[in-house]
Amino acid sequence: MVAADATARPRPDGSTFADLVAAVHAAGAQVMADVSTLQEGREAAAQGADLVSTTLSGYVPGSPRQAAPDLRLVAELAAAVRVPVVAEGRLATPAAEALAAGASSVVVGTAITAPTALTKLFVDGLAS
Ligand SMILES: CC(=O)N[C@H](C=O)[C@@H](O)[C@H](O)[C@H](O)COP(=O)(O)O
Repeated sequence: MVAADATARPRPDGSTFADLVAAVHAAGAQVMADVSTLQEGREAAAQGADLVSTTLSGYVPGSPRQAAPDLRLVAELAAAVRVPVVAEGRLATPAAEALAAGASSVVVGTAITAPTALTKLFVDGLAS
């Protein structure tokens, strides 16, 4: 599976997300669309994405920075697209809420892979 930026931002080589989907499918793999908005998710699914993920919510222009997972976007996507929705970004607890919001699966990164982030969590906890 190939995860790819499916935001509205222009691509450096001028290609489209649909071009990328066609190339990945031609190679026999699936595409997970990394999106930041409901509209991007809709368009990515319409262009053939096999999964849609909330990966870029909070990280691109027009998508405000957030402290918590974007469960609202998860729910909106789950209601709007027919492909599986992946909850990704800032997941730091067991994923029940994301699954309840409609995610088919979750991606957990920083919370289990970044020792400095884990250490900060404990340090902040001691301070409060
Ligand atoms: C925005 C971006 O480029 N996110 C990247 C996605 O490929 C990764 O750096 C994140 O770690 C991943 O999305 C998981 O998120 P979190 O680390 O918050 O659990």
